[in-house]
Amino acid sequence: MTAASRSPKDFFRPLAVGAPTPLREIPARPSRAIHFFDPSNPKMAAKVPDMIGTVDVLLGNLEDAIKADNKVAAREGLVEIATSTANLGGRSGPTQLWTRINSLDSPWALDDLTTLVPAIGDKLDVIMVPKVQGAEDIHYVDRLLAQLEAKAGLDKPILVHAILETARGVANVEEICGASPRMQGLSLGPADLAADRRMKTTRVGGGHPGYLVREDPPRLGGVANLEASRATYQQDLWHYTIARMVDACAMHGIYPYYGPFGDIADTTACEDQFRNAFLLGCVGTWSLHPKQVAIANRVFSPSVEDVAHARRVVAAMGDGTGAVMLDGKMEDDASLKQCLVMVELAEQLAAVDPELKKQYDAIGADADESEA
Ligand SMILES: CC(C)(COP(=O)(O)OP(=O)(O)OC[C@H]1O[C@@H](n2cnc3c(N)ncnc32)[C@H](O)[C@@H]1OP(=O)(O)O)[C@@H](O)C(=O)NCCC(=O)NCCSC(=O)C[C@](C)(O)C(=O)O
Ligand SMILES: [Mg+2]
Repeated sequence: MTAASRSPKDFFRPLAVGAPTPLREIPARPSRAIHFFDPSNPKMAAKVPDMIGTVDVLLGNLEDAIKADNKVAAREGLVEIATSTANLGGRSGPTQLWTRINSLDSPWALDDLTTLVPAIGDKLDVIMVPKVQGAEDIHYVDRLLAQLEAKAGLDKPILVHAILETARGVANVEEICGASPRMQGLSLGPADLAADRRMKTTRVGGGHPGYLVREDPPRLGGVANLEASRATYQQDLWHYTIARMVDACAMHGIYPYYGPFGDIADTTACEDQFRNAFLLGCVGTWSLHPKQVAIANRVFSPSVEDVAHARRVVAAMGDGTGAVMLDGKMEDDASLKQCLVMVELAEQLAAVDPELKKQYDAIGADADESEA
């Protein structure tokens, strides 16, 4: 089942009379860090207003990590924060507002949607749906959101983001991405996914020292010396899943994200894991603690060096066809496209991040000076 489960002519029709028309393209809004907070936790909630403008997305979490007794308080807390905080969400402003609702089989998901859409549907940019198994989960949310949007008189559709955290979800990743024009992106849910797959890691994201490859033994006179010490290289447990997500998202014009890194204290390994995801094609990640925001913002913004190089290639390639030599390397139509990915991302980020804009603009000034 894919987008073709609705005929192409019907795919972009609203699913309820009076619901807003679905978007044809999902806007590429900066979302380097999706920062999770518990709206029922007064200390965390108090930090939200000061984070606006410093983080691309604030996400009021209603699902796992919120105690069962606090589910209603979290939902109500999110409504309160969204209505009382200026410049948060609503398709404009520096910081988007997302939520993660409870899973569709839980006692809370229906009330999450029927409460949030009428109350703050105009502020909510994206609803993250956990434990998505297949297109049927997205179809359910899609129709219900259309009905609620129509009833609330909303003029813009709320987008949907799925977390891949079951083996079935991973197996169905393409149909999930193509299940609705609301689909904005995917995140990895490494903890639930590890449990569902019966993987043997108990960490929330990140690597594992046991998952490695070992160098071949040295050979003496053709005989392997199995006593010699040999280097080992830790491998990335999540490479396969992230790579599948990146392809499925790119194919459907939506955006892949890493997910949570639970070892808050290990900022170095966190940065490495985020960077792997960035290099593979992800546009952002989650932040669980304020100190992970800066890591995500740094990693998911192209470096000044990369942007400078990309701009030089674009300039050297003229009309974009043919091949040229730059610093001893061949550049052509295809490497130009890689560079345009970098340049376009830099422009999008510079539009929301004044500090980054200064750094990227300084490259232009340097290049002008060296040409003068
Ligand atoms: C890890 C915890 C318990 C450490 O919380 P702490 O209070 O012990 O940490 P701290 O270092 O002492 O905190 C310093 C200050 O920052 C505040 N603070 C701390 N965190 C935040 C935050 N996120 N946003 C805003 N403020 C925050 C905290 O309240 C404190 O405020 P204070 O200075 O006034 O005392 C805490 O950071 C936390 O609860 N973070 C969010 C956890 C979360 O959302 N988990 C769910 C997502 S991961 C997941 O679900 C898996 C997945 C995808 O489903 C799957 O793989 O299957
Ligand atoms: Mg989970």
